[in-house]
Amino acid sequence: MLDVDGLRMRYGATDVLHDVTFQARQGEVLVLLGPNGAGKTTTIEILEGFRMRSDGRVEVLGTDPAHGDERWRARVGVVLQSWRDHAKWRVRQLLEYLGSYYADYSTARVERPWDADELIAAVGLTEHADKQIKMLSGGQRRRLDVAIGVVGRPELLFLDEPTAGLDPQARREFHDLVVRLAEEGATTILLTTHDLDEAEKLADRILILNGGRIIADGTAEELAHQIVGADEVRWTRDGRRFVQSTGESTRFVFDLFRQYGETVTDLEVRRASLEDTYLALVRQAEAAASPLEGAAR
Ligand SMILES: Nc1ncnc2c1ncn2[C@@H]1O[C@H](COP(=O)(O)OP(=O)(O)OP(=O)(O)O)[C@@H](O)[C@H]1O
Repeated sequence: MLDVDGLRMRYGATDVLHDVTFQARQGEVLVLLGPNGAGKTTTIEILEGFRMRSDGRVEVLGTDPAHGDERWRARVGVVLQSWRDHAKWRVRQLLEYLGSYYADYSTARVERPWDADELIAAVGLTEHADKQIKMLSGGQRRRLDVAIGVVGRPELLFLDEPTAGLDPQARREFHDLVVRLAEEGATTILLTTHDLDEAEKLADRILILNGGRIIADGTAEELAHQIVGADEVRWTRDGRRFVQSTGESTRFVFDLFRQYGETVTDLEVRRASLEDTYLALVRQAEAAASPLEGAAR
């Protein structure tokens, strides 16, 4: 669905993407993480065909996005930051209008567009279906942005910080929608977020971009294995409290019991959270890029 190889982007004399390489398979949810300015939006905009890359090979649904035609675009969903220029349109009216463009691209496998009322319900806007967009709150507008992104039932969906500004309930509903879209296997999703709980919940695979380079690519567990001593095991033996950091907590606990048997009590295993892993990997990459600063931290 996505094949990116050696992608580079330069603004003037500054390289903001260096040799970015990754792929996505059908139905996968890929979450792109990274500090502010890492290059996430730039990457997504290149894949969407909104920005011309400086170098590298990019295929989105088998097509170079720089040369994507209408048929290609109909298969790709994009959630932009906000549709502020449709202030007077009403929610259902806008979705029906935008949806009508996709009708010609309906196939035996994918019926397009998504029925407006069904979609409005899926994003939790039923009560607001007849409201003008300018009357929606920030979070309601964000829900509409998501609806606009999926109205054509895209095979591939790009979401740039889709849950920024959503309340916890809307966030949960959005997560359910993502899972539903991906579960049917019909939609492959690439999304960026700064919310690591969200990433952990949704991602089949996580990519971490730092300073324009992919520094990690794998499941949350695979990423945790890349950092030494990611898990923490605590236990008591003979009235003494012990703490040990390990990358292999299951193995460690097994050996502990084999050695000390029932004298081991109060066992706790704290697995590295995605936040621990993310921060360690970014710190490690930054220390490698700038050894003195890394050592000073
Ligand atoms: N049009 C542009 N001209 C010059 N530099 C740009 C332009 N757009 C982005 N940049 C620079 O490219 C780098 C990557 O920006 P990008 O918006 O892709 O980061 P990001 O990872 O999406 O950040 P954030 O998490 O803050 O949204 C930044 O250093 C930014 O200043």
